[in-house]
Amino acid sequence: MTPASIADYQRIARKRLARIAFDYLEGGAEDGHTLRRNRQAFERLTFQPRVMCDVTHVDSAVTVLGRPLAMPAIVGPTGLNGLYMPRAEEDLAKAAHAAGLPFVLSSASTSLIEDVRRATAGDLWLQLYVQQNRAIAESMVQRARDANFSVLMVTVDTPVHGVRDHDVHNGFKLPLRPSVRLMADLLMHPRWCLRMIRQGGSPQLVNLARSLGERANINAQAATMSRQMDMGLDWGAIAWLRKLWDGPIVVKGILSVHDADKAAQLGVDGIVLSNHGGRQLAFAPSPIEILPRVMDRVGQRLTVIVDGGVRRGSDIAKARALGAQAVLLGRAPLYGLAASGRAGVDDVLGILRREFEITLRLLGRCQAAQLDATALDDGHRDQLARLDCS
Ligand SMILES: Cc1cc2nc3c(=O)[nH]c(=O)nc-3n(C[C@H](O)[C@H](O)[C@H](O)COP(=O)(O)O)c2cc1C
Ligand SMILES: CCCCC(=O)C(=O)O
Repeated sequence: MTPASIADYQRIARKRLARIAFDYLEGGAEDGHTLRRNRQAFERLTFQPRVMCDVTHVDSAVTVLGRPLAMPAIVGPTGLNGLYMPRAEEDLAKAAHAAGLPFVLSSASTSLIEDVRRATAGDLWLQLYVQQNRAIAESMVQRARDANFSVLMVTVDTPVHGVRDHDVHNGFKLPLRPSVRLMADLLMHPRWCLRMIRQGGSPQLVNLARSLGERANINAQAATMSRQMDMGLDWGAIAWLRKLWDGPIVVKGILSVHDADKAAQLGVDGIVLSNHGGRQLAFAPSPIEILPRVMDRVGQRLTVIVDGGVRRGSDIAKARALGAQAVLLGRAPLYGLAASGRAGVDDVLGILRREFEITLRLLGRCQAAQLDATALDDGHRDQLARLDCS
């Protein structure tokens, strides 16, 4: 059967990946409440279409932070992508470029900044985790500048990892360690096992290791990355980052009007409203729920991007109608990657683009840039307020 949707790719990814990898990709914090809430928020919203408009030609392109995007979406940062496919970051970056979208490389990537740049001439952004040893971030930013990355996205919702039971059950750690459970998992997924052997064994956080300058000790560093986050990170870090980086700075992981306002006051260029795909704080709000209030407060001053639960072109239209400039895609491209490598990512991005254009036409809008709250049901604020996440 030809995959027709992101959900189809999710099913294929679930079959093809070893459980340890799929659970890491898919799982949410605690009992999955926030993960579900992200989908429910989109599903609450209904449209208000216009008919008898000439929609012969549609234009899905937008401009975000002065950069052209073929549609209002960005391939977002996800760490440890080498768990799904060898040279995963390079394939994601190439597919994003082919689709006319930027790619955000995670600082927890399994390919080097320099190798990803060599793979594509596309628009690359760097996502930064700030660790206790600030020299690591300084080195990564410098390397990204040298490799002609355009935007710095600092993630601020991860002083510690969220509560992820599945990773505890699976004994998930990098490098992957042999255990009876892992061996059984590998036997059930021989193709995945071969892929890992082909790439030389367990994926590693090579990017981080390069900036640490401790190549001999990559594995130990990868295993301890989460314990090394700078829990003392505060708003003072924005001034420090400004000194390191001339280009646009985006703060990822904002979930309140208060913090959005703070970011605007400090002069950052953009924010990503995000609950980290439901993987960090359990019972966090969904970004879509708070988007209207955030736009009221900072919409004139900042570029606002949202993520969490984007699985359909209609989701992209809803986010844009509520005022977001673009969405970040987290799991969706990874499902394509895990299912069939580069071709799978190309297809996932193609499906989203097609669905987005169909939605535009059915809404009676010719341009993505024309989408605003009039495309949504008049009661959309109530629809979001009534969210029931039982
Ligand atoms: C497997 C996985 C790894 C992630 N790694 C990172 C990361 O390294 N840095 C980061 O800022 N966000 C990371 N995220 C969060 C995503 O950037 C994004 O906020 C989230 O996935 C959006 O939700 P969605 O997956 O429902 O689209 C990760 C998400 C997933 C699913
Ligand atoms: C150490 C890698 C962190 C990746 C991440 O942000 C996530 O799993 O959500």
